[in-house]
Amino acid sequence: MRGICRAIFLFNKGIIDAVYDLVPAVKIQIAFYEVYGAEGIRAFFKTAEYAKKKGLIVIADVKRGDIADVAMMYSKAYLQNEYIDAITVNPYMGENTILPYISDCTKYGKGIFILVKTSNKGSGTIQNIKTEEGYFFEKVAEMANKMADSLIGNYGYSSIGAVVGATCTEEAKILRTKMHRSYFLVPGYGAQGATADDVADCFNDDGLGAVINSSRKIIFAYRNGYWKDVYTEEEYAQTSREEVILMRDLINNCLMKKRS
Ligand SMILES: O=c1ccn([C@@H]2O[C@H](COP(=O)(O)O)[C@@H](O)[C@H]2O)c(=O)[nH]1
Repeated sequence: MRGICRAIFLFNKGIIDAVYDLVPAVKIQIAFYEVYGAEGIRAFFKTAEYAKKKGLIVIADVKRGDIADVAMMYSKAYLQNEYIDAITVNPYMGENTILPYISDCTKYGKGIFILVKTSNKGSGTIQNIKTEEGYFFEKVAEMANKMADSLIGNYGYSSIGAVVGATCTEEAKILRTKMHRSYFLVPGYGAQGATADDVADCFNDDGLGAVINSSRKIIFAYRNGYWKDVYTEEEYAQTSREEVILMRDLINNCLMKKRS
């Protein structure tokens, strides 16, 4: 196990070294570390530490959601960790289960992203249930927005953000008009099929307000058709860098088109 986890950390380090000057943040998915037990968790926090020391914002994708007393412990584990800036939070259990995280966001200058409309194909089953006052995800957005308003920073954005899937273009438009002050964490780009055009409406008119996430498309870029013929497996990190540059340029082009 130790060997696998060491290899995972070195792989991550290679990618961080290759892209840290291009991206604002890394999102580390806890499931891929939990699966290796204690050594995996060690690799997770080592990766977070390395990314943080490289100047990146570190988002732990842990999707926590439990009663408030338990949430306090989750919050202590992640938001009180010096190398983690923000976590993802599942709001299904209600407002009071999110408050412990908000309290730590305030105390320690951290952030959370509340799952509002997720990128997966089945997300509509619950999130798009129509109520008399709109869709279920709109109700979650309303709750998140109220919380966001209580924690606005110097630049007008809140520490309470929202997860909004890149694959949910229509919902993203609605949410962007309702949640001006929240950063959107936008997964679903690349491997799940969303494109630069699809994420353009996740940004505010100032060109800010969204962090677009692409995981497999970046970290496994060396396996992709086009790059496979250009780079070797050993050059995986350089390949990731190329893919990040491509993603950045495609998104910037779409944003410029939208503004003109
Ligand atoms: O709605 C959501 C919320 C989180 N995720 C997470 O994002 C990445 C996506 O990985 P890709 O390889 O870019 O598809 C993954 O860690 C998910 O847990 C999401 O996909 N959708």
